[in-house]
Amino acid sequence: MTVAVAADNAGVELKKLLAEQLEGDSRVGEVLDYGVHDDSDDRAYPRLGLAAAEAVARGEADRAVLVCGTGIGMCVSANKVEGVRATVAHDSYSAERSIKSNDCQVLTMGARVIGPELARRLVDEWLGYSFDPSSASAAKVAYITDYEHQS
Ligand SMILES: O=C(CO)[C@H](O)COP(=O)(O)O
Repeated sequence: MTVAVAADNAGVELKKLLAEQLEGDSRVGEVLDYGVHDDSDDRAYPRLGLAAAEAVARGEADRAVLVCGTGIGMCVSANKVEGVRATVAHDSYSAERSIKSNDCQVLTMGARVIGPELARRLVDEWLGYSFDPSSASAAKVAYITDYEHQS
């Protein structure tokens, strides 16, 4: 699996930790880092999050982990990219259901909300989940995709 990561300067330290973890995880073949690389880079979160989400939409990344102060801005941004489903999740159940119910490819977190150890644990769990296209949830997700294609 290829995983994209991105953060603004509020999330860069947590993003670095998570990227290191992903690079050491045998389930991850490649980590694509869309920045920022240090907190002197004050580019706004949509610029970073949209770049990573577009990589998911193009099929260059299977999933993405995006970090800002709250996770909310990254989530709103990523959800603007056609075909991308993103969620903020700071708890285990939401991280699980974001895959199993919603087939979200993008997990966002807020570095000002969650501690690094819980964030690392959630990413580890999240990597282990997959969406079952034959599940009852699939038709619900398809409804969202159909809506997106109407416009
Ligand atoms: O959390 C953020 C966006 O959701 C970002 O890190 C900070 O945004 P700001 O509060 O608008 O500066």
